[in-house]
Amino acid sequence: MPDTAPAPGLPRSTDNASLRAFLHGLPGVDEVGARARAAALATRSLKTTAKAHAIDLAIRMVDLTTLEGADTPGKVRALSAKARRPDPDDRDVPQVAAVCVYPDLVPVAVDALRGSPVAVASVATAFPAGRAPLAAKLADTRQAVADGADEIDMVIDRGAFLAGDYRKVHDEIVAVREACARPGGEPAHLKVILETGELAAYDNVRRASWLAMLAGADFIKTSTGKVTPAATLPVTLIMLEAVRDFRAATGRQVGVKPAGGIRTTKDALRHLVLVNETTGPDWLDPSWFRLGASSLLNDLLMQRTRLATGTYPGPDHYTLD
Ligand SMILES: O=C[C@H](O)COP(=O)(O)O
Repeated sequence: MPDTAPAPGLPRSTDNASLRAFLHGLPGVDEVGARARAAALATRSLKTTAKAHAIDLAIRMVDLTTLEGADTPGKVRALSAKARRPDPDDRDVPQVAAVCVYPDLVPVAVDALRGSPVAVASVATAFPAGRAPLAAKLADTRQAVADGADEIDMVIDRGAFLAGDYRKVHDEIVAVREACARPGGEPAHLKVILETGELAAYDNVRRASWLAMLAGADFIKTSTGKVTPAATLPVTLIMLEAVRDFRAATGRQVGVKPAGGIRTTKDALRHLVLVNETTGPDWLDPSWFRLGASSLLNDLLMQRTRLATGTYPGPDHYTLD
């Protein structure tokens, strides 16, 4: 919790009873309405200039991700090269927001991205399950930050959340946030992964969003990419409503990162339409909205080329994501 006096309606204390009373006092999610709104977006389409603008914006919002046990330094270097210059034949294609890797590969990404504005993001806190003692999670985080990570993507303890131990989840986020400190510099940005596919109900997505923001999250992120369902439009909608309402209550703006399963330009653009209609344009910027994806970028590049030239590039034109 920030030191400032809580705005009316926010929990006065972070003991479990106060957090529970607050989180369970939030309005229930209209599940049918959320699904209907998401379905309605499927019928929307952007045309020409607006579409070209949206594709470039989506590219700038991508956290280009590889989170596999088989990741190698060579793969991270190749991904970083792609992040810096997504299309070697077209200098007008913007760079992505970040490259996202496991903590042990942070030094490789830092080295490969030196001198570029592309950030290095690292998952930490015993990603993806988060099942480790807090000391291990903090050591994981501190190491990634010491190695040069600009952003930390932590997972919440879903077991504690589902058991109603909100205090534990809250305090762990606060501790990880402290571990993001960099001597003499800005702290690494903290993205808090809710793993919405394990939260069982949309009401829990809303509660977990608020809990993470109350604990100091800079971003709230849907998923690890290791659990199905991952990023869905109804879940992103609920999280966007949460950051909008949180800013109205506290004055602090928090970003949103849907991640996992976003593979097509169509999906990406539907997310951007949702942002525009839910929070408004204040969030339509890579500082406030990201798309976590391992294999979306090529489709964005292909659709970009098609829009500009009328034809798709050949299947071998882009390196594999
Ligand atoms: O954080 C990002 C996700 O792990 C990426 O998931 P994806 O491989 O389904 O795109």
